[in-house]
Amino acid sequence: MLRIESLTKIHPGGVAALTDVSLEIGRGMFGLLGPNGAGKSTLMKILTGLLAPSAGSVHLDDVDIVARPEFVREKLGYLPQEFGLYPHLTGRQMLQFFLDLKGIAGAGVADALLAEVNLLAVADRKVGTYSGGMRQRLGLAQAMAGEPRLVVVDEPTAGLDPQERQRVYRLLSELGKKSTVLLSTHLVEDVAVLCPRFAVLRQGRVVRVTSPGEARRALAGCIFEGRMHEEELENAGDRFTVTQAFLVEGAMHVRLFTHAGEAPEPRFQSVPPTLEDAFVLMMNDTTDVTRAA
Ligand SMILES: Nc1ncnc2c1ncn2[C@@H]1O[C@H](COP(=O)(O)OP(=O)(O)OP(=O)(O)O)[C@@H](O)[C@H]1O
Repeated sequence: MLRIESLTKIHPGGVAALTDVSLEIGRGMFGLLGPNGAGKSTLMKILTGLLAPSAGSVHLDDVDIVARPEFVREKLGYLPQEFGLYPHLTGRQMLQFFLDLKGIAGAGVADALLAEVNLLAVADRKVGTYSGGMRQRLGLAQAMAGEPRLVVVDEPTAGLDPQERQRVYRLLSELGKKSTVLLSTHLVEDVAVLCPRFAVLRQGRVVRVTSPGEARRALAGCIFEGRMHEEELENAGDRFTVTQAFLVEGAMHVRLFTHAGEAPEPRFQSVPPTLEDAFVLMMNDTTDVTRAA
């Protein structure tokens, strides 16, 4: 169990990146969803011992990991947002370098990991020639090394094409069967695909801890979709909240949430809520900030 209690981080200069964050995370995949600047990377850096909190505590299996960062380092796999590689090393040499840093010995370890992330065939190619997805999979290979108890992955699918994103999803979901995996992302899709539970962070605070199913069910009957002119949208006042606006054959359509659960106009149709609808509403609703888990 990973237990985060009343964690606060004030950066030099007075930016409150995290305020009173509390979370309890068991085995499996847990999502941290929030827009840029919400405080996700700050939280990840504290969990990995790279940054000290201003207040609060973090326990992994009842060990205080802020006081004993060496404990978590032994049990930790980390894929940071900016994952540096030496372009002139081959994939195998690069991975071996990470294994050496972690003190993981054994003849076949690197190749077994390369096979797991499907990079064995390109293990002798220089990593400078790898695609973004291949680099991310190499990053995951080093994060998985040594069967870590806790794996922290920061924006692992950013910039990947759909096929590579699916590959990374499959690897992460396998990893979640063995370890606690904390996945930080600003992409609702990552959470919808992978995370049975997730926390939404906004401006350094936990807005909600929920599951994709729960978040969608809470909006049942309240989401409508239809065509709308831009002037109508501008004059709508607070009758509804738009969760998405998009063009269909050049005409603007919107998805919207109505508090009363009634279509704003007969031409609007009730549609099943998506996690994207729920996320947009959580980001809009200032009252939710008080509903920290
Ligand atoms: N070293 C630092 N010094 C001062 N302020 C910082 C520092 N690191 C982060 N911040 C600020 O803290 C807040 C949270 O940043 P953080 O990087 O944790 O957010 P994030 O959710 O990970 O966003 P992103 O996805 O853009 O990295 C932001 O306002 C950011 O500008």
